[in-house]
Amino acid sequence: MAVLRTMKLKERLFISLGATLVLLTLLLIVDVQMDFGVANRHLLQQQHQSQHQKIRFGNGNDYDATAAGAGGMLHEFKRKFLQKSNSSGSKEASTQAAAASQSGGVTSGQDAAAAAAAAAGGSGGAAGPGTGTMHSTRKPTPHDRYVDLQKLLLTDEYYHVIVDNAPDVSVDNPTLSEMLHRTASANASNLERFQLRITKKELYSEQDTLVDAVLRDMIKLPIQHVVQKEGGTQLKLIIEYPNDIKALMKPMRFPRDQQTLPNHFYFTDYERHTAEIAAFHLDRILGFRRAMPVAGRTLNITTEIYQLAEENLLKTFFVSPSLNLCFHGKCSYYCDTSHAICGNPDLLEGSFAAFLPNFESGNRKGRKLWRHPWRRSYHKRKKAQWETDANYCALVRDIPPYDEGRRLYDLMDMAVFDFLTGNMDRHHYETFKIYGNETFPLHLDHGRGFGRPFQDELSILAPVLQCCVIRKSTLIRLLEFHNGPKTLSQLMNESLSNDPVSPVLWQPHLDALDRRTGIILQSIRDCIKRNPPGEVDASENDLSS
Ligand SMILES: Nc1ncnc2c1ncn2[C@@H]1O[C@H](COP(=O)(O)OP(=O)(O)OP(=O)(O)O)[C@@H](O)[C@H]1O
Ligand SMILES: [Mn+2]
Repeated sequence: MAVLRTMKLKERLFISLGATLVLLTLLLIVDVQMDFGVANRHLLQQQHQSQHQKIRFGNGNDYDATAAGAGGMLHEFKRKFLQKSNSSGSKEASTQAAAASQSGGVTSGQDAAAAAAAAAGGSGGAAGPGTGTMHSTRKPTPHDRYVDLQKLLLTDEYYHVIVDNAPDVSVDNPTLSEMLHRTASANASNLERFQLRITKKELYSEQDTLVDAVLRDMIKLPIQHVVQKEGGTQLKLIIEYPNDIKALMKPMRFPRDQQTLPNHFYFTDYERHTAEIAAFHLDRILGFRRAMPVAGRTLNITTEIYQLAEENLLKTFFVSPSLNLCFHGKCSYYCDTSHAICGNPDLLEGSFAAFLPNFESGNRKGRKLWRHPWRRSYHKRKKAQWETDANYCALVRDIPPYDEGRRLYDLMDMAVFDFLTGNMDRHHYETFKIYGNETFPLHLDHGRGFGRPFQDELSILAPVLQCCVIRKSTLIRLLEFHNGPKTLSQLMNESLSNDPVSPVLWQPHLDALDRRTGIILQSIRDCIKRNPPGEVDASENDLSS
């Protein structure tokens, strides 16, 4: 009995020991789990906070588009580019800063858009697919007609911001024909006539009838020969028609609703043929008339390219696994088998830009290539000077040809134009040499526009935000688009509907045009507030705002 009792005691001891051990283990597990839980929650909280901060930064951001004291668009812009932390520090720090500014920049751009849109009529801001953090808490305000800006147009009180510098096409505006002492022969093509009618101040006049003829020719005329255009990063073809008519073709690569890949920089983005078409129409609607006519056309890849291709291009043709005819040409970036252009099954869409004139005239032949002062770094980590130097505009204003005449205002027009299309790829621009400096910059190369319809890239407006100047005539246009009777998207839609490859733009891109018009107007209002008459340009010194 005693043994049994001891046995039982032993058993009891074992059992209680075992139980304690199990309990301890359980406690440990629970403890560890609790620890993780807390850490997780901590992480979550952090995430939540940063998200919240983003929302606050955006919606609140102490940025009230209607409040006079707010820094406004320039403030948004400075947050992104001109903060000291962005331009100094170790490589790691700068990489982090770049990453932060990238992700923050997206938010800031969108939120600035939302703020401006809210101020401009509360049409929902820049919210769109993939913009989950975009929830404006602001009540929609009635449509802001920018009456303050309209009133300013009637006075010259703010002539230092709203500059009366519309090119007067009625004086000192010789045509190329006059400059070169060349007249169109009786059998000259529409394109040659168009080229000879180009003037010092614009590519074609407001009433010009040749634009439609030039477009029609590029769409309808039979193609005789296809050559690849040398140079550049992406494939372009020179299309030759009868009578020495030529067009620069950019082939379709993607469907209309394909957006710029999120991890692509502006300089690794592919070109979109529709962007070239839309940009021409936009340039015309804006009244700039600095872009050559561009039309869409669908070709038969076999009979209209392959059979007419020059030898070098011909070598790059192949039949894909799905039996489509493809080619990739030769260029420095996207000309290989994995970036080939294929018929679908044998049709291929493209943009066709009327060829620029190539007349010779002694030593002043051709075009002059200018480095754009607000050019980006074209490097994934480096920043350009304008992104870190708050006084950058003052610098530019002192340098010819920006120190006098029209050129600085032309750059402002270009910034407005590029901001509307979302084109960040403005490294150089060209002018006709024969006209010297008092001539317009050509609006060329818009293939990288219309890539991100749900983001408004405020940095494209940097010239306007930093210099705080805009042409009066451009501001009048923007106000007309904003207040109607027809919005910019309606005008674009109407204009683009005549193109053979219509619908040219995906609807979100059209919506973006109206939203961005509001943002530009808001930026000008901010400039007005920062630059009262009689004071030196305060925009350069108010980093504290
Ligand atoms: N309509 C045109 N007619 C004749 N030449 C043109 C025309 N448009 C552009 N070019 C010339 O072709 C060059 C390349 O065109 P574009 O910039 O559109 O192509 P790209 O592939 O984007 O080139 P890059 O990679 O160098 O930017 C331009 O710099 C310009 O000199
Ligand atoms: Mn380009």
